[in-house]
Amino acid sequence: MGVTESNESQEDRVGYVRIQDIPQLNQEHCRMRDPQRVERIINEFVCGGPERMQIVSDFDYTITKQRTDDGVAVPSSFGIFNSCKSLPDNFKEEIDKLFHKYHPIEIDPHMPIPDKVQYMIEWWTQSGKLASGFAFDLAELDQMAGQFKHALRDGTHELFEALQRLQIPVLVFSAGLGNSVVSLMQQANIMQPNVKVVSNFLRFRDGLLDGFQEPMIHIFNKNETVLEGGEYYELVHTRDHIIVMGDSLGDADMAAGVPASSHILRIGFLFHHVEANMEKYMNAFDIVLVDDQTMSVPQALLALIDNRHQMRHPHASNGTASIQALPNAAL
Ligand SMILES: C[n+]1cn([C@@H]2O[C@H](COP(=O)(O)OP(=O)(O)O)[C@@H](O)[C@H]2O)c2nc(N)[nH]c(=O)c21
Ligand SMILES: [Mg+2]
Repeated sequence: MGVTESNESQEDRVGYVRIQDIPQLNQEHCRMRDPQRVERIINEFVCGGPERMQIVSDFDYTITKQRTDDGVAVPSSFGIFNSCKSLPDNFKEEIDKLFHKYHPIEIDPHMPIPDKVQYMIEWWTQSGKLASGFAFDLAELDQMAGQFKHALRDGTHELFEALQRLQIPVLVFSAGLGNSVVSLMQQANIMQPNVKVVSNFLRFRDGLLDGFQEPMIHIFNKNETVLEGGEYYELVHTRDHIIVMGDSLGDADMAAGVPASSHILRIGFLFHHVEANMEKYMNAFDIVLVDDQTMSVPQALLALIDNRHQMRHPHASNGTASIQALPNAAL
């Protein structure tokens, strides 16, 4: 019996990519709630090509490792700043007090989000006030950040190199401290012109620290809605094929604010309390990677997009018109 045209499904088409043919997605520690949905989105990405892609990634423990080979703990971007020796004596003590007051609220499973938002604004505001009124040499932050430039996930360099070559914009979102993020990424040679960091950056006034620049990025506005009207929004709002990567549950929402018709593939790196968190992560992310300290999965997806692109445009060296470097301090 011959296959009639009307019976031919998308899956029968030449070039259709199947999950079972992508080794990285068939590893034991790679979990998917709905593999068919993942397969469908991957095929959209491959057909759409690099021109329609954008990446949105968290920084702490997403670009940096959750567990290093030598067991050395990697500090968060705030942690890098807080460990600078020249900060005033009481700074660390006061910042720790704030952490102990507000962090339990951040992770309280019972408090409604709108109530939490008020507390988070208070926390970030008070941290900014503490980081005010004294001199601070950013070279010290560079020195601290540089110690962790080898703590990026395996394959990060290759992933960012491919993203740059294909001219795919990368938005690194951090509710932490942008100066640490940029410094670490610069020293690791991944701060290419297609990479934009949206985060909290230190402000200086008359040579003294003066808290953070506006707008404040806290964990509940860490999504594309804060970009509206800005330069970056203009650049990416037509790119409706999006890979979101994060290690915290809230990171799954980082693409909120993009058009509803977009195709979004969410990759979650799960490390702490695997059993207790598994169900929530499976619901929030399309792909959950358990104790995976590499970029192999996003690299594999990009390779599929790249290969198809090369087949279609054998002489093209990159995706589209080049992206101009954008300032990282302002939206
Ligand atoms: C204002 N403030 C917020 N945080 C934490 O910084 C995190 C930044 O959030 P994030 O950008 O989602 O980073 P992540 O990848 O580390 O999750 C929040 O989850 C807060 O717990 C903070 N951590 C420290 N050490 N000091 C601070 O002043 C401070
Ligand atoms: Mg994180």
